[in-house]
Amino acid sequence: MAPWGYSKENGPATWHKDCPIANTGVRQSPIDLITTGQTCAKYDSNLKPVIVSYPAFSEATFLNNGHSVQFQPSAGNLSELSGGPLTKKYKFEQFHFHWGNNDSEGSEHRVNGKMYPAELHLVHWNSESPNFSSFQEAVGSNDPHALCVLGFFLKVGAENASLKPITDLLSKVKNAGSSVSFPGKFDLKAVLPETLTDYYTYDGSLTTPPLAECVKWIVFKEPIEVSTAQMEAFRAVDDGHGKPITGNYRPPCPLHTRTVAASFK
Ligand SMILES: COc1ccc2c(ccc[n+]2C(=O)c2ccc(S(N)(=O)=O)cc2)c1
Ligand SMILES: [Zn+2]
Repeated sequence: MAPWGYSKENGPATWHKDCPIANTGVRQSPIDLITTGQTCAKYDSNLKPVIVSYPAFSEATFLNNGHSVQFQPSAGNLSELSGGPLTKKYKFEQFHFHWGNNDSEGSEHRVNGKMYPAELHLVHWNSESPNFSSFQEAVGSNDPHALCVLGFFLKVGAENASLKPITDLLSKVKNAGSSVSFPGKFDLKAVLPETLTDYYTYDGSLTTPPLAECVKWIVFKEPIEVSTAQMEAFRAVDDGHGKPITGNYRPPCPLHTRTVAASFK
């Protein structure tokens, strides 16, 4: 199997060859979040705020896997997610980013066709299911809500001091396949907006192969600000073929019969 990626030869338009669900799936991600008109997100007053319990991580690996950079704490981490549209408690697995070559592209989800320069994904798995007891088992479980991914748009503005420990580390994982153990503690909670009340939520999939249709997506309305320098740091990370990763986002997929709910008017 030719390793998948984001170039013309191995990018999203070719993924169906090894991953037929790319074209046959009816709940693929990402999507364009439309806020007005027929198929727009519907306000649901029952949607509660999302609750995260993210004690500062003390042990984690920061990895460049050739298609993104990923922060993964050791298995013992106790970070949890609940609330919002969820009926179960989810365990934190990892976070990673998607970005573009310039500030007008890079996010995976879009809002009325608008792309942000990047998108942060916080990946969790349902830790209360009787059918699986690890992240990898969850991905392979066919459970429609085995995973929950929180998506946050990044926009260019002031430097983000909470994300600085991460963006400062990007030069240390410039080469694909390289990883470093994260020095000291990382406070993920400090990166997020205070209130996790305003979000879109829908049933979708992983946005990279295996494109498993097992994700409850929660995409927050309020973007996180990062500086131009912090954005540039992402664009210097290599893809393993001697080129920088200058666009690791999948284009939007058809909604089919899905509806998108919004927790805000
Ligand atoms: C063969 O089994 C797997 C399982 C999962 C894999 C994966 C390869 C890459 C990413 N993953 C992921 O876990 C993964 C992929 C995409 C996302 S995303 N961008 O948040 O939808 C999150 C997590 C392979
Ligand atoms: Zn992602």
